[in-house]
Amino acid sequence: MTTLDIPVDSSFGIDNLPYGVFSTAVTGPRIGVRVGDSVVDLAATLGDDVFARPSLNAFMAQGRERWVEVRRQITELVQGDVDAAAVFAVDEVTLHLPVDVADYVDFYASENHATNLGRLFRPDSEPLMPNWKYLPVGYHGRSSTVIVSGTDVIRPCGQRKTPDQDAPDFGPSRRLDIEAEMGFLVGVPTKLGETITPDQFAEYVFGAVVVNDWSARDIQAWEYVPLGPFLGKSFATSISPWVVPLPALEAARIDTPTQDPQPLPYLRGEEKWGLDIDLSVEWNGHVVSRPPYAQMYWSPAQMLAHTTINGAAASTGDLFASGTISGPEKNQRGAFIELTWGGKEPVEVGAETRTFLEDGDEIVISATAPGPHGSRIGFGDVRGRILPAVLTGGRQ
Ligand SMILES: O=C(O)/C=C/C(=O)CC(=O)CC(=O)O
Ligand SMILES: [Ca+2]
Ligand SMILES: [Mg+2]
Repeated sequence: MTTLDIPVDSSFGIDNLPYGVFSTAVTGPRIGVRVGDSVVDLAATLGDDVFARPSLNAFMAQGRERWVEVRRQITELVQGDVDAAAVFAVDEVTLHLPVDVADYVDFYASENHATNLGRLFRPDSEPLMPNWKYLPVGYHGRSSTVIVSGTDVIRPCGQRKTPDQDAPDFGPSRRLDIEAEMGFLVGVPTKLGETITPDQFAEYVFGAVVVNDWSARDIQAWEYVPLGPFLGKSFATSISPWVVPLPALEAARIDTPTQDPQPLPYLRGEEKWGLDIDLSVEWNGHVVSRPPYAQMYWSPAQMLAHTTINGAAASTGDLFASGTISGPEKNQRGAFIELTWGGKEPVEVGAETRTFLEDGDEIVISATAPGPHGSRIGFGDVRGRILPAVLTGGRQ
């Protein structure tokens, strides 16, 4: 038996208790909870096979009563004696994608980001489209390309057309970018035809992760009219390995900014689901931006309500992301296309300057939120490094 060492200033203290999927030299992928710098094997300590699986899906499908009960058991467990054979140092385990992602939907919920991108992509129109303040604009992404933090990202190839070219050519993206976002994971599914109200959010949603939605701006700018993003965004979306359960975010809940015009009734709720989460974006080890989630116009509860209002079923493992998080200040922008204003204003990255990503660059996005009694709730990192493009069969 052993007792867990939980540093007092850890953002993985007993108020957090995020879930992940880990393996070691001797055990295959299974579910663990992070406490301080340790990972506790839940199948071994709680004796329930639902945790001996390589994804959180079966547990997430069990619903809120069960999530609350397990959190209570873990809170008790980690403050007492724990079987030493079930405890691992976090830097000695391999972390895996924590969920089998069902559908992946990405929104566009930051007013600052949407305004900036509108100006950059459509300089001759109003930056916000007329629908933007009436509904959380989103699109369906590609779940098979959701990857866990630490997975390298191969620079995508595609059609590129600069304004001075008459026709597109094919080759590696030259405007490879990031999008700093938060993502939310659905636990409890619905049936086709059912809807979820904003105030039912916590009955369906299990927890949250940090997201980097890699984006190829040159491919995107050429392909997106009129149906929206496609290959420019479907090659890789990275998520952090720790899923922070919703109850750990209780102290972070705030009102969204004032929504004017008032949203339609199906997008209204009594509960506050704005979230006071602070992100940071590191480029090759240098912090270049600190996006504030607190500024997001649409809440995740409104995004889920909107996703299901037509009767579309929600599935266990659905991931819906907030869209790029940008605050009003330049150093709060969550995408490099905004930070460098379309590549025209390079940023300092240590001793170098950058506009878009170069091969070998590494991005680390992390996030924390206020916890109870002055503690911090950590999400950990979402990390990714760019590998050179793989050109296919001379057809480039
Ligand atoms: O306004 C556009 O045409 C493009 C918008 C985006 O690229 C944003 C997007 O994919 C959603 C987001 O992450 O905010
Ligand atoms: Ca995005
Ligand atoms: Mg993507």
